[in-house]
Amino acid sequence: MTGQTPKIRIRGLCKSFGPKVVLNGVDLDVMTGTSFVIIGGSGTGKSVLLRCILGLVTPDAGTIEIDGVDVTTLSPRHREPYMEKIGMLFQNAALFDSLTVWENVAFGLMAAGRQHKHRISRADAKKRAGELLEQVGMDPAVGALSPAELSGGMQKRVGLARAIAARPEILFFDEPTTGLDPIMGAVIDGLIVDCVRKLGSTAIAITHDMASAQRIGDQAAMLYEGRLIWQGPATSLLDSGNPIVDQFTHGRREGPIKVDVRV
Ligand SMILES: Nc1ncnc2c1ncn2[C@@H]1O[C@H](COP(=O)(O)OP(=O)(O)OP(=O)(O)O)[C@@H](O)[C@H]1O
Repeated sequence: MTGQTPKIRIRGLCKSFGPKVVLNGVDLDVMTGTSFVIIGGSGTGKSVLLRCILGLVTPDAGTIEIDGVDVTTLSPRHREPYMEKIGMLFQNAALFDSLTVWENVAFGLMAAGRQHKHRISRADAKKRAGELLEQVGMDPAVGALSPAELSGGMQKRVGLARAIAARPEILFFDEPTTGLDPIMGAVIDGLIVDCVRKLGSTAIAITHDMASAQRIGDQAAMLYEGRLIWQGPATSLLDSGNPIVDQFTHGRREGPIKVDVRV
């Protein structure tokens, strides 16, 4: 034990939608500078967990501490500085089609500038967006294009550039390799690891992709029936010794996880 305060500490997190219990007592410590991967079947609540931390979903019970402060008890105004610590790469990159690529990358920088009254000029925002595009391996000239003109892999890079634009202390990745071919998936994972290391950020990634989980993660956990039923080094995902994790990570049809295949 180091006695260090976790960057993110969750205790007893519960969330139901009507009769459907999604999170049922999630406990999680993510230490500063750690990349934590959460795996779990479709619909098990991985996104709901991230959305609870982001304040987009209100938990029914439990605490979510960021830097030792329970953000669930804060008013939206007092919560805002904690949320500004977080950058997020969404599953489908979630770019605004009405904006150019560079405007997408600089969107948060310009919005934060307006909010805090230290405006960044359009010229400076464009220059910074160009630097960020270069950081994710893209030609800054791509900044003039519309997101619709880019491939899925390029859109992920732009989403990553946007996520890191404000140099966030915390980064969330929602299924970063979904929809990409294995080589492009590996490229995006490499960029993610590079960005997280350079920023010294604390990261949480949710994924179904075991190769990606092992590339991105230091630590890993599996969400099952509302709880994190296993935690360990990401390198142990394929030989965890836990029958539920083993069935999931090896994609076995038979095992303790009962899959309802009826439609
Ligand atoms: N706003 C909501 N209202 C009602 N039900 C919701 C809401 N948000 C999520 N759910 C339900 O919560 C459950 C968990 O959803 P969630 O999106 O977190 O799953 P997931 O583990 O991220 O799945 P996937 O891997 O398929 O993306 C699902 O059954 C979903 O329908």
